[in-house]
Amino acid sequence: MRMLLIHADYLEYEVRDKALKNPEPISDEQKKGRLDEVLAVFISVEKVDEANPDEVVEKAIAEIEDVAKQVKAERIFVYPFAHLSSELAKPGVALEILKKIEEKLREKGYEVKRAPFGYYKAFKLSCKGHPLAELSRTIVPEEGVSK
Ligand SMILES: Nc1ncnc2c1ncn2[C@@H]1O[C@H](CO)[C@@H](NC(=O)[C@@H](N)CO)[C@H]1O
Repeated sequence: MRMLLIHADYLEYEVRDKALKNPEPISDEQKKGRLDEVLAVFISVEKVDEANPDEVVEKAIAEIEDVAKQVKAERIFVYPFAHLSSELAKPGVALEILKKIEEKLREKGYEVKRAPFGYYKAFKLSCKGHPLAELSRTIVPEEGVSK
């Protein structure tokens, strides 16, 4: 899994077209979204993650929470983003992993939104620009580490 974490004044998106034949079904309300004072987490789920999705979810939560505490962010935007890797996981696996990340962050008390999966989306992002405002993380399950 590849993550780009941006501490932002706001992130807002608007769904445009389908990017998959069968994108995630969404309500009219989910066609637009915005969070202010947010840690935006752009995530590419990778093929190697398919070996142990639960482990990857746990590691992703730990990394995201570590950054959220450092930048004192209480809101997190989980954003499916297929552009951080050339070894993408299958959409079905990727969506399940992203949903679990969203659920577990909410269980930890964060205000969480997740952008819709399988769509082209317009978005606006206002990066805060401080030294910890732009970070990246790479996560692999143990089985995925080359021997
Ligand atoms: N392995 C994966 N990890 C994360 N997201 C993934 C994915 N496989 C499919 N998607 C979703 O389907 C859209 C088309 O690839 C993706 N759309 C996007 O990445 C938008 N920024 C438009 O390009 C994304 O919603």
